[in-house]
Amino acid sequence: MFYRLRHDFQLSIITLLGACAVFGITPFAIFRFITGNALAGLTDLVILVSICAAVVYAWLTGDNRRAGFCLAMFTCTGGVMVATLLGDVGLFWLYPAMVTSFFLTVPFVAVVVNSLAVVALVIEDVAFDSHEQMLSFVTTCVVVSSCAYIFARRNEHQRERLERLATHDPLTGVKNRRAMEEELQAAVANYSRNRMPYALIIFDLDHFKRINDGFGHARGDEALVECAELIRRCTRKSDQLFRFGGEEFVLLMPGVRESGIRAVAENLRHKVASELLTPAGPITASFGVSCLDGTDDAESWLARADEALYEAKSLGRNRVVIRPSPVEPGCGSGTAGSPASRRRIPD
Ligand SMILES: Nc1nc2c(ncn2[C@@H]2O[C@H](COP(=O)(O)OP(=O)(O)OP(=O)(O)O)[C@@H](O)[C@H]2O)c(=O)[nH]1
Repeated sequence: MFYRLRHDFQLSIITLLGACAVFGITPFAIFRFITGNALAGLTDLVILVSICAAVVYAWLTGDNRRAGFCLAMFTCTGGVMVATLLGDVGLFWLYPAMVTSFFLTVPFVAVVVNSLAVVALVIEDVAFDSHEQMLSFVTTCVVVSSCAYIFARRNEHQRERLERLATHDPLTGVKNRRAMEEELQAAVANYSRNRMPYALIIFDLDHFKRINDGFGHARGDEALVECAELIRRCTRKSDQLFRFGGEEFVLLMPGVRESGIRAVAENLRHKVASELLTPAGPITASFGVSCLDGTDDAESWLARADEALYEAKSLGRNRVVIRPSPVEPGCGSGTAGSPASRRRIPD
């Protein structure tokens, strides 16, 4: 429970709001019933139960988006109902409700929900003592919502930026090794649930050091960027390219069956050899391939592809080696080889 609260910001906000609702609204609900204002008490109770239901829904389903939207609706509707019943005393509740909307749902939706609440109160015109009070209320609501909107947008933008920095390679723009590890785990889980076939290709540019040594690191960088672009152009949208490190990339291909993987990998090898032009002339790449099988975890699957790449390098580079699964042979026609001690490749 604490793990989820620590790692899921929106769930923690939803839970916090639930706790605030229980401790903040319950005394008012009791007070209304005691003082004979049963309608206001009942309204508080309905708001309370709705908020608690949304919190429970978020915990059970993990669907924070829907729960957050419902909560924003409930709190703003509650604010309107309380203001309608209690007049200007109840109007104050709308301010925290409006600010909370921005924590619960996306900024645009929060603005819409808040605006609907304010418009509803203006149309009803029962909560205000005078038109001057109404105007003041509407103006302050617009100020509060605008500030919260700007803040929420900035927050959203920064979160996206941080997320991108954590998951993407800054040079080539493709996903990084960290993101790859997560995607491989997800693929293994998907395979065991739905038997969705997956192929993994690790490829490494051949003699890349020569470009750096002969033409400088900047030209080497350009070649890496061009390589990533070329591979992205030649693969499907559902395929995912990662930079594994240095001049080595990983391609995760969902839906590619054992029977088709050699043609796919050979096509990529051919594209690199014929279209990737570097200052040192055309450059080639070596490819190691493995298909996911029922006994694999992410590590063993990646290790098989890595062994295949090592073998491709050892056999002279610019080639595809497929490492069949030890339990489910048939992932292309692999070249047998001993497990590789990683990367001591003869020239
Ligand atoms: N320009 C550039 N070079 C990089 C980057 N990361 C790694 N390298 C270089 O990639 C080269 C890798 O060299 P090696 O591991 O010897 O591999 P190789 O020369 O490609 O030879 P083989 O892989 O055996 O075919 C080194 O010169 C690294 O400095 C990078 O981000 N930019």
